[in-house]
Amino acid sequence: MRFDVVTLFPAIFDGYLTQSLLDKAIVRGLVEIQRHNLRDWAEDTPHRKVDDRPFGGGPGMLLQVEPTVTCVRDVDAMCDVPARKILLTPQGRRLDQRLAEDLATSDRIMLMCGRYEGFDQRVLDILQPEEISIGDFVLNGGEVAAMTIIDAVVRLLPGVLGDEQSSLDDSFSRGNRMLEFPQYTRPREFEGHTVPDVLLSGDHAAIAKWRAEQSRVKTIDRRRDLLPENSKPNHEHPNQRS
Ligand SMILES: COc1ccc(Cn2ccc3ccc(-c4cc(N)[nH]n4)cc32)cc1
Repeated sequence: MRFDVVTLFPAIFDGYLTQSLLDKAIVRGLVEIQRHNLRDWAEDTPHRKVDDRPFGGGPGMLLQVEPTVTCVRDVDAMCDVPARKILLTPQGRRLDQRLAEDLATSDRIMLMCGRYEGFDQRVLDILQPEEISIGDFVLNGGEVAAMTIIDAVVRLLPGVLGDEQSSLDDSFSRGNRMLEFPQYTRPREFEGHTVPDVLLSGDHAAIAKWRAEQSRVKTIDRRRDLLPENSKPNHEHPNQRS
């Protein structure tokens, strides 16, 4: 899979791209991530301006339609595979595991990271990107949301996680809507806190039973909405592909 990230701050991704899981996936050719600085598409002005004040007044600045549309079209044309265009915004369809799994089926994804107050509306009207939010809180730009999407998607790609780390049993993965049971590792005791005896018993049936019960209790306590009897369809955002 290839990600193309359009951003005013490509350097934000430097540390992220060298973290082990992603770095290994890149080195192994399982994923490719290309960054594109929107400012490289500014009209030829000394300050490489790509933003301007909103018509009709109001706070802040908007990213202008001309450099953005030109940039996205040029980036899209950089490789034969057309990119699934995604615009990060507080107003988009909420990212969840189901959407991450759908995104992981794409061969190429372009992540459009805005800043300031976002993009001129004509960027959305012309390019028709899918709009995705990572939650009901306000970030200062799309880059953190883009990294969140990359993180959630790359771990789902075949071969990225070893078998022992499979994402198949994750909470939320592939319809699994239960929270994770408590996990323990060495030492067996720390400051008087011990490991549940069942986990040391070697009785795999009893361990599985205990873990299932722990997941159920935790899910009822914290996320009753995840239980099958309470699940609601995740209504897609109007401009989302099905
Ligand atoms: C209309 O209200 C606002 C519009 C933009 C902004 C700042 N901003 C600029 C680009 C950008 C991209 C994504 C996000 C974002 C995504 C999520 N889930 N939270 N925040 C925020 C973004 C603040 C508020």
